Amino acid sequence: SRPLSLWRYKEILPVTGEPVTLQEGGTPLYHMKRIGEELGLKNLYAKHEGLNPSGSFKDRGMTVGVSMALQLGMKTVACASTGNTSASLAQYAAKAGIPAVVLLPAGKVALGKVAQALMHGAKVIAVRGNFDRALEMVQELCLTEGLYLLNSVNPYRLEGQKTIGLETVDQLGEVPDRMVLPVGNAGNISAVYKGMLELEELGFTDKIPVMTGVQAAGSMPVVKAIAEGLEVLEPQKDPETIATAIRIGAPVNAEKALLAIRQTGGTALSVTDDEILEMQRDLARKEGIGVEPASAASVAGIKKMAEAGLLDKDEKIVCVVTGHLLKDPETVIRQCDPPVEIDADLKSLRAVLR
Ligand SMILES: Cc1ncc(COP(=O)(O)O)c(/C=C/C(=O)C(=O)O)c1O
Repeated sequence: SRPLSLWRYKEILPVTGEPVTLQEGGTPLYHMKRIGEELGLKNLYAKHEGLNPSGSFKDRGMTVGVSMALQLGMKTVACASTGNTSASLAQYAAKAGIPAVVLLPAGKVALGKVAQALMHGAKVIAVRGNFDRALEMVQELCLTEGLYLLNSVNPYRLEGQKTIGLETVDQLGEVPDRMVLPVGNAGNISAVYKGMLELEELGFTDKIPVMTGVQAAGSMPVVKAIAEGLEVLEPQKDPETIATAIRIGAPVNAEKALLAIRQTGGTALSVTDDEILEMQRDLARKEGIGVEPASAASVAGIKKMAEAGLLDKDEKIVCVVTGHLLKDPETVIRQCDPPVEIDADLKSLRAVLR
């Protein structure tokens, strides 16, 4: 049988030729024993998408998106990004041997992500505005200059990312009762839902997980739309959160995400920056799971739901943790006590360990 990877599912992916691949997917599904016990949840899991080639789930979308760019004869790929999309696009464009142009909100992108986009050779442009403005600009650029847009408004991105759910079912041996994702541009929650729908339509499964989205309290247009029963989402003008990956006020996939949540009896809730940072620490120190702040939002959301008595103790819950800890080292250094510095002798060393 085929190894666990994104291309295990190639028959339901649109790429016909040889894919541009960095052996993405096949990420671990960890049982969160300690955090689960603290919350009274026996079956709490984390799907660690930070263990993809560029350190985030975006690689699943980019392997398909960049493969399709070549298949369609595109010459240059482009995106706006809060960081991980640009890092992944740069890496896959390098593998494909085509140029990439990425637009970032100036001063609001985590260090590791900028380093990746630069080192992998993308043309990195910092825009004096937020992600939403950068996305407007790059869409205009692609229309007028014929560049291939690879934000998650591009359906091929969602095709790759839908494999997160497929892999999870293969790993868990059944469909989870609930899947929880951090929500920014809302592509990932929409993609995972699509994958689950296809599994059911193909007759492999007979249920769809309850889709649950988590946003930062300072950047929660989807939470607001669900709470207010809106058909069309109202963009949030100035989203703000330390979880810069999900600092997005006008998610392009909002309608798809609202459908995924409503069709499955799901929900969308918000967590504060403090709750995000506390969970980032808990994941690292209680489970050995190292993620960036935005990724911790999904588990912080489950903590909030468990404490509100909204979850059954036997529910099989999978939280998608989306990006590696190393992506945002500056936030970690700011949160942690610094290393203890000593003179280079055993007396000093013993003194600090007493
Ligand atoms: C770590 C991390 N966790 C969650 C999300 C939210 O996923 P979507 O709801 O599908 O957007 C992102 C998104 C990042 C970008 O949108 C970008 O990189 O431009 C992320 O990097």
